[in-house]
Amino acid sequence: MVRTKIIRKPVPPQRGSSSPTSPLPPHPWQFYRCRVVHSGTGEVLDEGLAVFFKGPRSFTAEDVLELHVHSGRAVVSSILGALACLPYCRLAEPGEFTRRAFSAGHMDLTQVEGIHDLINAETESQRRVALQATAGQVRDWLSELRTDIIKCLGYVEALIDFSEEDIEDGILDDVKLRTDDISRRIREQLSNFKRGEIMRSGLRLAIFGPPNVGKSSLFNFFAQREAAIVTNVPGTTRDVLEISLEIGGLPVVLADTAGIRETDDVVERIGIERAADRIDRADLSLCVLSLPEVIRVEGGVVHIDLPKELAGKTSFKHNYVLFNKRDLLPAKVADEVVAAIEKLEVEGAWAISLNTGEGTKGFIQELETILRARYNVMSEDNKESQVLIGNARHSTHLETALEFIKAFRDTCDGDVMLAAEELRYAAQSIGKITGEIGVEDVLDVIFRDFCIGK
Ligand SMILES: Nc1nc2c(ncn2[C@@H]2O[C@H](COP(=O)(O)OP(=O)(O)OP(=O)(O)O)[C@@H](O)[C@H]2O)c(=O)[nH]1
Ligand SMILES: [K+]
Ligand SMILES: [Mg+2]
Repeated sequence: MVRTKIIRKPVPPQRGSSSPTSPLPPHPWQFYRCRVVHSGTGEVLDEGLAVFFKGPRSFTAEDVLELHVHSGRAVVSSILGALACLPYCRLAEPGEFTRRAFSAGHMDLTQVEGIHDLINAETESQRRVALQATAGQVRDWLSELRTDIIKCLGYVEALIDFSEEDIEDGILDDVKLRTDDISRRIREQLSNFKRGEIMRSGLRLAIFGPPNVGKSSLFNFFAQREAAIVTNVPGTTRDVLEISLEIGGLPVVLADTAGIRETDDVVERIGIERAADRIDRADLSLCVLSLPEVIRVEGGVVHIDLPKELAGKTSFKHNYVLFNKRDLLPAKVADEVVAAIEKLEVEGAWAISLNTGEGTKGFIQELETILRARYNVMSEDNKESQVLIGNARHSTHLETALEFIKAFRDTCDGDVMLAAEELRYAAQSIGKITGEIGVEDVLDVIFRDFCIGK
């Protein structure tokens, strides 16, 4: 079955004509079995059901007639053709029903976006987050947040308007506490959003390091197949290679990159630029180093030299460091090397050998534990219970609001008047999410990729 909703523009009153004799509108909110007849030729096009929604208790707040007809292409096109013959009847634009509902004040922007996200939801968690938005939970959360900011603004304005002696002590301290709480609530949602994004699209983990240290060997170890070419020639990997896998229940997009060094080889240089770009865009980076190249024994003590940067190409922005080729170490320094690694100020560092497999099991187990803790991987039951924000536009405005509140906190002990402005901007940023402010700028963008009939 296919539902066809009819948008009827208001018909201008015709002088002298009596009220129409048409049986419509029938009782609202009741299904009627009906025959769909071409108004010009009288031809029966289909049999179906009709239901009349009387405004304002309809989705768009206008009178709406819904026809439920058979979904065959010929049936639908003949009915649409017949409808097109009626004066003031036309096909709805993509998202037009939702847009009308929005204009009538039946929903705010977050609900509109919720409908869009619901239609496009591909995973269970996307569906859940979108459904909360359509139900107005995001709107309610934001409106409470905005009210709280405006309340703070009210107190600050009172400080400005009245002389010190008329105002109770500690008002500003109270406002500071309140704004801290507001910031905390926003940060919590932003981090939930980030976690949600990672659950949706995968954590981007980039392997990088100097040439020939075993990056591609590590990539293949994760992939459990010969996904990347491994040779003893430095500069083997050029393009960025990617595989999707799970680490500790977390979807991960793992990238292998070209070894970073100064080079005259044009192709290799392009590969290195790509590597640097990929490392910049990664959520986390894992630097691979070759143990024999980074250890230095001085007076019988083992030192490990971590590079500051790699060939001036990329800062050594590592989250984790994997010291490979442990098998090449003389047995007598192995224990001291492990001790030296433990002393490094790095979130995670391991000494392994991809050739012999030594240390790899512990490495994987610890990496899983670290990632699970970092991204707060929870059980299925409560995974999404706290997540409200599933939309990048919302998170952008929330980040802006957070910055304004921070600016308020940084300045409120000085010029209160200027600080108050920051709170006003923060409230406006929240208002932009729900569409109370600056709505015209975003409407076309939001409705652009809505489907027809919604
Ligand atoms: N002895 C030893 N050799 C290893 C180990 N891991 C990798 N290799 C060898 O090191 C060489 C380089 O390995 P790759 O995986 O190609 O290194 P890469 O870092 O991807 O190199 P590029 O792509 O050229 O930057 C190969 O000959 C590997 O077999 C290890 O743990 N021990
Ligand atoms: K190599
Ligand atoms: Mg490689």
